[in-house]
Amino acid sequence: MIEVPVALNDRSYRIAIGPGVLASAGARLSALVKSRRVAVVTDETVAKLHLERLTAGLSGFEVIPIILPAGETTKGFAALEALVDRLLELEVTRSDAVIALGGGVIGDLTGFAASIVKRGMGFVQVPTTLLAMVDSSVGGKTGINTKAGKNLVGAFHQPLAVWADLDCLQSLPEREMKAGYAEIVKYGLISDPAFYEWCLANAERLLAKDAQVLAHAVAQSCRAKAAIVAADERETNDIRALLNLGHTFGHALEAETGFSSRLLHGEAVGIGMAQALRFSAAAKLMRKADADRFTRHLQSLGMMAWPREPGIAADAAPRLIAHMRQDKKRTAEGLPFILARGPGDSFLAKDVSLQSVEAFLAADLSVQPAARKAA
Ligand SMILES: NC(=O)c1ccc[n+]([C@@H]2O[C@H](COP(=O)([O-])OP(=O)(O)OC[C@H]3O[C@@H](n4cnc5c(N)ncnc54)[C@H](O)[C@@H]3O)[C@@H](O)[C@H]2O)c1
Ligand SMILES: O=C(O)C(=O)C[C@@H](O)[C@H](O)[C@H](O)COP(=O)(O)O
Ligand SMILES: [Zn+2]
Repeated sequence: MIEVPVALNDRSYRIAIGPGVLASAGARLSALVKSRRVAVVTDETVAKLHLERLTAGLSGFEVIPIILPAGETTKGFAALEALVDRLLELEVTRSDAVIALGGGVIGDLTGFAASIVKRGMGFVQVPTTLLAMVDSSVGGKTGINTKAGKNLVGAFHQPLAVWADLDCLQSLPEREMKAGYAEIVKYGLISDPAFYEWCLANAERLLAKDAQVLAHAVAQSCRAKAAIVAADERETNDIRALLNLGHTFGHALEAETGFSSRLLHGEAVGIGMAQALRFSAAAKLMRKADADRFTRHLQSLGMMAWPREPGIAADAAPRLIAHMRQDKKRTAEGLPFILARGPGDSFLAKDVSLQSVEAFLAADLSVQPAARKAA
């Protein structure tokens, strides 16, 4: 078992990583709350696969499951309202904790509901996707999508604990593993060239669910995210924004596909990071060979690297720019972009004109890559 601390003064917590973590859920929860009753929010797919194991682990607790539809559309106002109503119907108190059992959708939605119910109650993240284990369950960004775009309504609300049981990954489809890998290699690209090289060398073994490789990737990702979040919890001093590498491009692609299952968040981030590197190379900030190497790496894993691959139209550049205008990093001074001088050397660029991004997007959208390996 690996424990990674997230140091945030009175909001500090620990991430427990390893196989079999759910077996000790009852003892872990007892250390956090006094109540003997706990609501577990999950989705229909995860409920069938992992709810029984969590319920068994929560011995001594009355478990009340709240089961929602699976998929990104659950991360919206309708599901939020229904979830908040249900929690209030259960007469939860501020000192209770609700458990989020699932991927980033369930974690973001449940965390946001916990942040507003009675002006804030506790919650525990039990991530079941690779993406949620390495990214969304850590750091306290919670929220929902709206008609205007991705994650536009939300709150910073830290969980009381994160329990990442690697056994959950046994049932995760390959496409979701690849989506999670995108957020893992992101930490290498942001500031850790050695971890970037490790990712490139171990990606195939990771996708094949090699136990040691998975444990190292999850732990290293959590350490990297914990350090960034501890340095800039609320994204106010240009440090946490680095975790948005590939996301300004990626969120625009997700919005353009209507948040449909055509393009998962991690897939959009993969394409978005390749675009951020290609843009950096076009701006002569980084070597073209380094940007091309990353694009080829994604392709070699059967992952998307170009915006046309999820079916974005060749004339989409102006619409992608319109989506980007809603980005939460935008200020009166403009929209900063996370660019790179090389793999492991990313930075926040505040002087990028949207005209230059639109010209880049038009050129990037003119590339129609060859067919990929199927997931
Ligand atoms: N808060 C953050 O810091 C943060 C970070 C990254 C991503 N996100 C958000 O997370 C969301 C994406 O999360 P995700 O990729 O986990 O998607 P998800 O929550 O939609 O889960 C993906 C799919 O996998 C299924 N699933 C989950 N666990 C499974 C398992 N163990 N076995 C089999 N199937 C399983 C789910 O039912 C779902 O269909 C996006 O909304 C994204 O914006 C948030
Ligand atoms: O935790 C963060 O900070 C991140 O940016 C992590 C991202 O992977 C994640 O997708 C996040 O939800 C995006 O944040 P947003 O502020 O652009 O909505
Ligand atoms: Zn992300």
